[in-house]
Amino acid sequence: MHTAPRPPSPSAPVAPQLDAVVVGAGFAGLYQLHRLRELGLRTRVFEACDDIGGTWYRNRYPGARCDVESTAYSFSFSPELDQEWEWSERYATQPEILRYLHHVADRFDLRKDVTLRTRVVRAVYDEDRHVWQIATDTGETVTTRFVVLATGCMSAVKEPDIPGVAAFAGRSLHTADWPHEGVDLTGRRVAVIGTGCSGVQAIPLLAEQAAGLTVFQRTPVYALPALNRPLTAEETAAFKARYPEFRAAQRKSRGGTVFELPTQSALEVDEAERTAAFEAGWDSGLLSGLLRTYTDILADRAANETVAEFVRSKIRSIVTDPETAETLSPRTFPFGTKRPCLDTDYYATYNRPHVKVVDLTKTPIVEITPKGVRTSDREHAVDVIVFATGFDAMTGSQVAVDIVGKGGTTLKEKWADGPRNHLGLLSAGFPNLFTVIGPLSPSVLSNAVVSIEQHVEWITDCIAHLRSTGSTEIDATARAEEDWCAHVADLASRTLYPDVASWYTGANVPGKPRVFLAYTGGADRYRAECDAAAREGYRGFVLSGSAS
Ligand SMILES: Cc1cc2nc3c(=O)[nH]c(=O)nc-3n(C[C@H](O)[C@H](O)[C@H](O)COP(=O)(O)OP(=O)(O)OC[C@H]3O[C@@H](n4cnc5c(N)ncnc54)[C@H](O)[C@@H]3O)c2cc1C
Repeated sequence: MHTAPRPPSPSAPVAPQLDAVVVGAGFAGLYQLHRLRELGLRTRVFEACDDIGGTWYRNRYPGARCDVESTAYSFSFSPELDQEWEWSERYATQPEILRYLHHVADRFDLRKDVTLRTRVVRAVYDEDRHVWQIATDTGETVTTRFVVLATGCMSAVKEPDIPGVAAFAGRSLHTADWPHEGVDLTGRRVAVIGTGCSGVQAIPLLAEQAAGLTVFQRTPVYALPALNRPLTAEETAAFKARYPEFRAAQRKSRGGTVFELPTQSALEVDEAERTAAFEAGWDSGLLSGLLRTYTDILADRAANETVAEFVRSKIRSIVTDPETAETLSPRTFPFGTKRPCLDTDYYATYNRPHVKVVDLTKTPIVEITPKGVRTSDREHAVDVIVFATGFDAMTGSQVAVDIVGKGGTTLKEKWADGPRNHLGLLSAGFPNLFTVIGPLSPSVLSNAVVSIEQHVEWITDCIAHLRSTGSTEIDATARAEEDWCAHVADLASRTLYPDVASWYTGANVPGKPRVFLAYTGGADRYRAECDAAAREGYRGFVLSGSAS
């Protein structure tokens, strides 16, 4: 049990024990620590896990790797780091990305300020002193001026909500909590529940080991081939030579990856031209390969259907059994409105005789039994169940902390009908509490590392500004927050995203409000909006207090 923090007595000193607390030690928390230390702030990072790395510490399932190219899915803040680190594959595996984060932590001497195995459970704002009181699950309490929630957009694991889960007599595994020692599935009958990006990455490798693999699919995905491969020494050298210009272009880009924006509608060109463009996108091995073909893929249903049907035709060409191909073909939602996946042999895996897919729209899961999975028509006996059931994305890790702002309002209460904040950075009534790649920012629609750097740098500049002006508090105004939420909703309403039940809209978590959670205007435009607010004296925010 932790000790709940109590408000300080009136005679308590004004100065907090720390200048900043950062919650989480993934990409975001590590970079935030580095930048705040450069400012000279007394900063501590609390990390719930046994080690640093966040996503890349926990998601150790077979096949786990990034689906943004390694050279782009990495920090840009240090040109020396870019030159010294060597990626071995186009899409790095989880162990390699974790090694990279360890290298970063060592190179910038970050570990000494990270407290591991310590979860922040409560944060209470002292309105008089402009200080947050932080309580951890180890019983520690600290006071700090600033808090940065670097808790991750995909770190609150969604446990399976299927009746009977605890009754299963075999082994249950979750892709986001894969055992560090690995799991030998040789000769085992394995069930996979969930076909999002983790499932799609894991299924081909699980099939290589398992004696039988049964995939329980509620919604099929659109998956594109990764065309992953080792990077040659020549390629790496050539890339490194142009890293500075690539990094500059990345920062100006729409989604943290660099490509030419399309100029035409998919409906403006004839079928032959369209198919050629889609073939090139498919053969690019890039997550955005098809999205980037035409301007209206995510905005117009008819335009979207052209690419959706193209992917279905690819599935039919790979999967030999027509019924299986149809089961794997998405028909109920437009291409790209749920996160597309990048795969290695995903569809081809279903051609293997010991792999089968169960269509849960026809025979839903009724319960987990001691022997396996019971669907409405039969029981599927298995030895191991792999849950690839995803995350309570974007808001889950933040509302899991009991955060009490001005007037005793909790963040959870305030966000009961959906997240509310200004510029995705600060929620009104919760001063000095910044969020990195949280809701209402580009977050999961962008290369996360680029968006993390943008947030961290904005937050660092903001704190530097507060200190230089002697201010001790920054809060979003209610008006600016209202306008921002309306702006984000308006942008989303011009796309096909909001109508689809996905984790982007919170639909995967029972009881979660249905709100489109990300900013769809592009990371470039978003960055410009954040920069403009700062330049104009932190427009939309109120700065107050006096450090003296
Ligand atoms: C399998 C997988 C693959 C992905 N691939 C990509 C990709 O290719 N490209 C991309 O852009 N994004 C990808 N993502 C998204 C990924 O989460 C981000 O790219 C990035 O790693 C986020 O870093 P972060 O530091 O913000 O959060 P995380 O890496 O999630 O780190 C957050 C940390 O905060 C800790 N934490 C949370 N709450 C508390 C608390 N209360 N107290 C203490 N500690 C706490 C967690 O334990 C965790 O270690 C992927 C996600 C997954 C799950």
